[in-house]
Amino acid sequence: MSNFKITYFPCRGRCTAIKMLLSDQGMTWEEDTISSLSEWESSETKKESAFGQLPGFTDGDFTMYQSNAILRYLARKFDLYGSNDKEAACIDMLNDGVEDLRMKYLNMIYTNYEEGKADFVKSLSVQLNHFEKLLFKNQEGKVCLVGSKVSYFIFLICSTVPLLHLTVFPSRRCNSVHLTACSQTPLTILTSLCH
Ligand SMILES: CCCCC[C@H](O)/C=C/[C@H]1[C@@H](SC[C@H](NC(=O)CC[C@H](N)C(=O)O)C(=O)NCC(=O)O)CC(=O)[C@@H]1C/C=C\CCCC(=O)O
Repeated sequence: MSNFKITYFPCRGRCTAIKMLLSDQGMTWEEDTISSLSEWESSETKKESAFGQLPGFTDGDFTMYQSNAILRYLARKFDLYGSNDKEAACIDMLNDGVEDLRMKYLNMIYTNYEEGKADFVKSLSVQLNHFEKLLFKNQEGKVCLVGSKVSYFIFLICSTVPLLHLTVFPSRRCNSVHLTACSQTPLTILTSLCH
């Protein structure tokens, strides 16, 4: 029985990796969903949040914000942060790479969707190829992206790539990144790539 709570909007956005990680660890959580922007703007939740944004995450009497910090908090808690400082640093490096890509994507969808989409799509294979190259540097992709243990990063990449893909190619399924080489990846995550 856990005391986790996720406070967020009714979209995938920045919470899917957190939910995948918890689910993979067999955890349950409560969801507090803010269903409209008007509700959000006038809410106590916004006033109380650290930076006036969501997601928020509660573990018992501890509440925190910033999706990547939440992922790292859970990674430490569930031993999903590599086997040593260097692996942890590489996992963070990959996380920051996804963050850069996510910001490019958000900038495109919110400020320049019609005109920016073609260039974004063109650059996407190059961007994803960086991750694929890093994956294959690690024992030719036969294990995980970093080291030999599943890390929090796998939940991030598996939740971000379908989001990018579905937005850019709404009618297609996601198959653009080679992640099947992560033999230890839980089936639930790989399955999620196909939906
Ligand atoms: C019905 C209301 C829906 C509101 C949706 C919301 O406007 C959009 C959310 C996108 C944001 S996350 C929410 C945002 N928080 C942050 O940007 C936190 C950044 C922080 N560094 C971190 O936690 O990592 C927020 O609180 N906005 C409100 C405010 O007042 O500022 C970024 C996304 O990824 C969200 C949506 C993107 C794509 C949606 C794709 C469709 C889907 O998945 O359903």
